[in-house]
Amino acid sequence: MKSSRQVAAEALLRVERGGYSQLTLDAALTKARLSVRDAAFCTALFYGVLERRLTLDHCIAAYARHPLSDTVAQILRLSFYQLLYLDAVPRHAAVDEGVNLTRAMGQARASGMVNGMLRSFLRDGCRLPPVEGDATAHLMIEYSCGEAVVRRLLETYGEESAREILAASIGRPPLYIRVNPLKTDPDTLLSHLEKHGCAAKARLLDGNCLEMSGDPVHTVSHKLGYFHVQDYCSQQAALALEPAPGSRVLDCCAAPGSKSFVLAGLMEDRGEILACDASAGRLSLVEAGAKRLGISCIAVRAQDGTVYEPSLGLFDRVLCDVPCSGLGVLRRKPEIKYRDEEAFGGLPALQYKILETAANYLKRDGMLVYSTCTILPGENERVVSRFLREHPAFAPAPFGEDDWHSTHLPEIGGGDGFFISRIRRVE
Ligand SMILES: C[S@@+](CC[C@H](N)C(=O)[O-])C[C@H]1O[C@@H](n2cnc3c(N)ncnc32)[C@H](O)[C@@H]1O
Repeated sequence: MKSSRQVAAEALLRVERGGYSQLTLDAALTKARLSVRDAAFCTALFYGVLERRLTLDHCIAAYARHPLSDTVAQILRLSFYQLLYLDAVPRHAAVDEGVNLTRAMGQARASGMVNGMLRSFLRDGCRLPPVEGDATAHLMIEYSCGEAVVRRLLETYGEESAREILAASIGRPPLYIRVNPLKTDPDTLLSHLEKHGCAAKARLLDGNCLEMSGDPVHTVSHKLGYFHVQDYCSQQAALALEPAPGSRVLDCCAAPGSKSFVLAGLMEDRGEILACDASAGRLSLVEAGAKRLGISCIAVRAQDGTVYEPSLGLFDRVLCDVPCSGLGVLRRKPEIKYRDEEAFGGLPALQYKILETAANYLKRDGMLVYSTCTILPGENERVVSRFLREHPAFAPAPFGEDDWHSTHLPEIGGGDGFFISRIRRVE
């Protein structure tokens, strides 16, 4: 049986080759059949190394005398991570386990070098080697974030706020769930969780949003469809659409379906939600989620949001939760921190096209929400403002006393970074 360190190292190598962090780790844990404790340690190592990769590489570079293979580099990241950040792992154990892992992963010839590097770092007091360069270089190493993302944050928010945003990208985010009103309510759910051995503590944030501790996901309550996991701000984006029971709703970029599920709850499962996505494969997640939650008003359709399909008809509500750079969710998807300029370049044009296409489906007086999980104005305000300028049949739709759009910056101990805007068809 593989050790938790080896499962983490192999999963990290797969992410390096382009895998999504969460999917890769889930698959690795399912295959490895680790104990609950080992799986938790493996998860902590995996996400810890992902979110500290540049910082770790900065340390490794200061101690490496020779080029490193991908596997050895990954083993060193895991070992330096334990030495720098995991107080619960005794330092000598981190060194010895690093050497054992080098052998277990078929790199026995490098084990002397790994041993030497780790022991030198230990002798030097496990301190971060000095960083040279400007503010960008310092932020990159301090918060382990790629140059493209750091530069964009600095340009948009200045150094102080960029630092706060980057600080929120480190560490595990709070766990929020949405209680399924079609099956239960927050009090009943909490007593159900307790009865079935999950000592979850919860804080009620609004009607059906709970911030949880414990592990409610691997429980019978989850299996029975009493809730789904979804960030607080993501729930707010769905709530902003304000559908009524019986509404006809289009969700243009729906997978994996969390906002459609919130909408179905608000609609008491009456009316129709057409959940579309360009990725047919990801739509199976919407179907599986709706089935588990006992929702029958959601139908799925593989549909490119940039292509208008008049046979779909008109809708009372349209949700455009478009693909984006994801800078509001760096702590959930740490691999985004290391993307380069190319990954961001084409997004505003795609987002604009999806919004413009989606607006064709809106009835007069109908409402459209445009949302993203990024905090860059180029993908947010500028896309919607341009749309309003070029389409006089649409107008901003304020949230009560508040503005018609808002950007929530990611918070330590709070919700993800999110942009939510709302417009109405007036002609
Ligand atoms: C931010 S995610 C949507 C999250 C979803 N609304 C939820 O709350 O669970 C963006 C989605 O857009 C989809 N997508 C990307 N390009 C698209 C396109 N041209 N048309 C429609 N969907 C697209 C992606 O497959 C992805 O599922």
